[in-house]
Amino acid sequence: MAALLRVSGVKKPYSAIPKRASCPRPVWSHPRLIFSVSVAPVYGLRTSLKGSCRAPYLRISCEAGKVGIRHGAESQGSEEIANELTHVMKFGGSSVASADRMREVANLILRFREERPVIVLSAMGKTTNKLLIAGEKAVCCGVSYVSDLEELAFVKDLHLRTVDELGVERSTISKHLFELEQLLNGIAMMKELTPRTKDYLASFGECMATRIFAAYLNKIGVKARQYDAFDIGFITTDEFTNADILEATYPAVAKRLHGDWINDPAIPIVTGFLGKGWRTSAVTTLGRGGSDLTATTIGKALGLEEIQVWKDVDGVLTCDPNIYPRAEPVPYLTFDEAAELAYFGSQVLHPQSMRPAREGDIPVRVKNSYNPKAPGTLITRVRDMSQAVLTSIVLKRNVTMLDIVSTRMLGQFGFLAKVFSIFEELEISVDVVATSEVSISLTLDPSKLWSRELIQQELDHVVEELEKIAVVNLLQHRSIISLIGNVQRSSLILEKAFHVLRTNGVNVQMISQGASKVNISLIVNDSEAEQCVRALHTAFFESDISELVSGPKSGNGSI
Ligand SMILES: Nc1ncnc2c1ncn2[C@@H]1O[C@H](COP(=O)(O)OP(=O)(O)O)[C@@H](O)[C@H]1O
Ligand SMILES: N[C@@H](CC(=O)OP(=O)(O)O)C(=O)O
Repeated sequence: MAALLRVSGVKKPYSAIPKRASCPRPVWSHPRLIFSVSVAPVYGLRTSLKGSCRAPYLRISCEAGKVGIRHGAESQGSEEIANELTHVMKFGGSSVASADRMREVANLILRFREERPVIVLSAMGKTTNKLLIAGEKAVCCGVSYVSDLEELAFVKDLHLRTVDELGVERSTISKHLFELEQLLNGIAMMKELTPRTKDYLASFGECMATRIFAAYLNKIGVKARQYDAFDIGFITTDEFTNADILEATYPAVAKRLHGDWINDPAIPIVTGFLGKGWRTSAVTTLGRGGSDLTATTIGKALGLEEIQVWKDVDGVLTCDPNIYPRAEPVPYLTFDEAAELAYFGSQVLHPQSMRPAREGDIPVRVKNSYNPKAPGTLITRVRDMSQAVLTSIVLKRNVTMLDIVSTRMLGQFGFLAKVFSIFEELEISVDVVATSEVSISLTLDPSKLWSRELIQQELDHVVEELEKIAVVNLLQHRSIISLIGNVQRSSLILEKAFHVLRTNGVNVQMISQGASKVNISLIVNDSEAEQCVRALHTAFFESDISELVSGPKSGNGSI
């Protein structure tokens, strides 16, 4: 009999748990939702409730543990629970940009030792950018000039200086530095840099950072083990430079990390950003900023208690601090708000990173590695929105807008379908849409693959196709200002936003309120956008809007 008990969502009474049951095979489903009472040797599950705590999925273990303890298995069961991995901590490039920063991060990890974290690291500082620029330059510089490339020198110098300063053997990374130069020589020889090669090239950053860091932890007596994500089950699509994580990743990663941890506990240090294409078996990358996605994927795979994403800012802020330095941390967000914010261009989180966290219902905490005391931002499935108005303002620049007015199909059905089928055929993704019976206004993602600009030729082609059924007006250099917040208060948000924009003499060219109920998008000219964001920020976050909100004082709410 397969004995499964859903322990999250609807809590079943303890009596509902079968006292003895057998399970024909290891249980794999959503790690936190299913609790196996019985044998699954491959994951190290025990045969009965007594001590049935060694599942790779910690949240189950905790729930199971409560049961186990009540069953009288205190000593063994509870101890095993206490020894599981419970957190994932991701440190971005800014957090590990130098030897000093690596020391700081090591200290931080030691403070979280009780949580037995899995660590995900990005490449040091700006290494990824430097590697990609070196690749571009190698295409045309000729083999004999590769060793003179300043970006290669920068990467070599940064990593060698870091190992020296940390007192780690140079041999930790010497093979990688040698292969990196070989690869650039190959690019120079072929005069070609394919997306596949780009991903392989970029992977050197994460591979070296994790090796250095793991070696340093071991040197200071903290047992750590380095992992390349592409070797431990991160299976992705073969869409180089923007690969997507495939389902098979979750059980594979859980099995490997958990198995190693159980056999020989050592803090896992995993490369962010990287995967392995399922058809090609080549190294892939998850799109820029993809280490956030690595972290949330591990969180879901292991059913961890918390995913921490450590950055160089005090959490998700009310707007991009580069646009407006007075931006403030947002204490609470929902997964939906965070996903919308990331998708609409906020650099702080990878656009896909909320998906695994939401699916696993695992809280994500965004923290500042330069200021660990700051509370950061807690992202959860739901939060109290009763007092929330606006959460954050996001700007996406350099957007192309299309105004499409039906000609022949005036008043006929199928117009929208026809328009969108053209975009589908041309594989162009659309961001914001506003429609009437005979016209559509929409914006096109400026970097539909994050890495690639929509080139003019492509745009001409879209217009040419659309002109077969409509009059098309192509408007470039536009920006999307996304107002992320409580769209239950959309009238208040719009009233205030339009007042601000009118006062600043700005004409909104398109407006869209998504069904997701967390986002209102306004399209304005690029040249006016930053000024708008600053003015909106002042109006919503630096002045008292409580008199406009019914009930007690407005704010970001709580969870
Ligand atoms: N709304 C926002 N909240 C916080 N940071 C933002 C926001 N919009 C843009 N940023 C930028 O994102 C940066 C953090 O993201 P990122 O550089 O990817 O961090 P890391 O490399 O540490 O993972 C911040 O330094 C900040 O400049
Ligand atoms: N190093 C990769 C992946 C990444 O996530 O970086 P960061 O965490 O520093 O944004 C990049 O620069 O895109």
